Amino acid sequence: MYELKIVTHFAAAHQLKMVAEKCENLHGHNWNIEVCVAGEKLNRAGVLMDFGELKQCLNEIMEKLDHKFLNELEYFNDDNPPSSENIAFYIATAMQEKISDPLIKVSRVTAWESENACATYICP
Ligand SMILES: Nc1nc2c(c(=O)[nH]1)N=C([C@H](O)[C@H](O)COP(=O)(O)OP(=O)(O)OP(=O)(O)O)CN2
Ligand SMILES: [Zn+2]
Repeated sequence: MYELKIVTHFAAAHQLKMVAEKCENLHGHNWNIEVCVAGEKLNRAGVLMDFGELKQCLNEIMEKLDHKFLNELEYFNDDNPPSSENIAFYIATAMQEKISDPLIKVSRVTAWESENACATYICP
């Protein structure tokens, strides 16, 4: 099995209820994002998938999140708030939809909301 990882970042604002009280206040983070994809078979170029193609998919998703107030995006709501966990899940799902090769699966997405705290969604 091969696994590739690409990293990127975005800046956005959010509010979270029912976590720490301070998180209810509007505030922002510079999220660092790691996306891993996995597969068994290399193509004729000797790669699982071109990093450039992967980065293009991730950049398109970042455009939807970067410099946004995440609570106002259609995807997030009170039952699905923009926590790092839900952000990681959103990116994992959106990435998988963009990858056309059915043999390449998103394996995990990690969303670092600060240098000492992250949430990872591990795809089943
Ligand atoms: N499991 C999660 N817990 C928390 C999340 C989250 O997404 N998943 N998010 C937050 C808030 O976003 C909050 O802004 C960050 O809180 P916290 O890390 O406690 O605060 P600081 O960034 O100020 O970090 P310090 O290490 O305390 O300086 C909270 N929890
Ligand atoms: Zn926060």
